[in-house]
Amino acid sequence: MIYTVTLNPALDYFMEYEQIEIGDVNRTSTTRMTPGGKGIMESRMLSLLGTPNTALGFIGGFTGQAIRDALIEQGITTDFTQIAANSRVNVKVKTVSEETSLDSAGPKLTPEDVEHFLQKFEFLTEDDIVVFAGTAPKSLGDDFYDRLIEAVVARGAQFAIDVDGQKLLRTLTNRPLVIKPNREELEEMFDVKFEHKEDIIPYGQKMLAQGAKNVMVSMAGDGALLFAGKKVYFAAPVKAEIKNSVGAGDSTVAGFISEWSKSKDPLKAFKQGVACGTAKVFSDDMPTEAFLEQCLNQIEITELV
Ligand SMILES: Nc1ncnc2c1ncn2[C@@H]1O[C@H](COP(=O)(O)OP(=O)(O)OP(=O)(O)O)[C@@H](O)[C@H]1O
Ligand SMILES: O=P(O)(O)OC[C@@]1(O)O[C@H](CO)[C@@H](O)[C@@H]1O
Repeated sequence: MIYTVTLNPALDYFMEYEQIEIGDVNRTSTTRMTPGGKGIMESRMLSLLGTPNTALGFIGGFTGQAIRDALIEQGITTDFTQIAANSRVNVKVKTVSEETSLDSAGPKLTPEDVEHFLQKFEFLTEDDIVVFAGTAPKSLGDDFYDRLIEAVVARGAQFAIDVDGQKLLRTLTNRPLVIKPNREELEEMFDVKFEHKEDIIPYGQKMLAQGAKNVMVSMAGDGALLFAGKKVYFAAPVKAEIKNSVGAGDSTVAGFISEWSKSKDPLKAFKQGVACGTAKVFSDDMPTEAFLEQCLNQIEITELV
């Protein structure tokens, strides 16, 4: 089974404006609420691809109920840990020229919440893949992912992880199946500036050497890189009108995991990942299956090394 973990789920509230005047009253033209949080976005994409998966995480209050209801309506299997506090609402503001996220910190979790959640990890087996993504609520502390990874590794299961900074680098010795930092996250992690995609190559290779089995580096409108074995591949970006880039990275990870779980072929998995990220940014919410297929046919991959 594939499990996605969202420690801090969100009800994403999308608001569209022609433009925003800070300090003034702005009236929206369109609003939409969708279940979010990085692992949940991955579950939504995995389900769209027909890949069975279960969404784990902490969920609570009326916002948590709305997230759960929406996921059930979309046919997504969930096994959330119920908490008393409300799940957060993240506001996503889109104008004709920009997308802005106003994300909140999320609820405070109790030791009992954590204990209930950790019980889910006792039943993992070697056949399972756990996908960790997104920020953790502050009350979980800085090392919560380390604890979860320890539990996954102890049971012989595999994991993928999409978090930023030193938290990501710390996981590498535990051999994640795939990691997907974006270009800016990499710059911050290694305190460098990349001018060309080729500048990224030594850093991707370094993360492989440190233990990652596969590394994808997403570069938004400039495409993506895959580091697998001794090879480095580049997926060229597809050009079209951006509709909603929230969850593009999550969709990329989900596409990779979905295909990898079937074929164990990192290059095919990368292509599917890039197709999912691409289809996501050119759709208001999740893409249709037909559009996903169309995007898959448009992805061109070249070998850089
Ligand atoms: N403007 C764009 N044009 C074409 N493709 C895009 C664009 N933005 C994103 N993508 C596709 O989505 C993938 C992931 O995007 P990005 O690098 O922005 O990930 P991310 O920073 O993790 O995103 P997020 O945090 O919003 O989920 C890219 O590698 C690319 O395939
Ligand atoms: O605070 P996190 O967990 O890093 O990010 C949360 C979030 O911005 O990421 C998703 C898109 O990637 C959204 O659905 C959600 O609102």
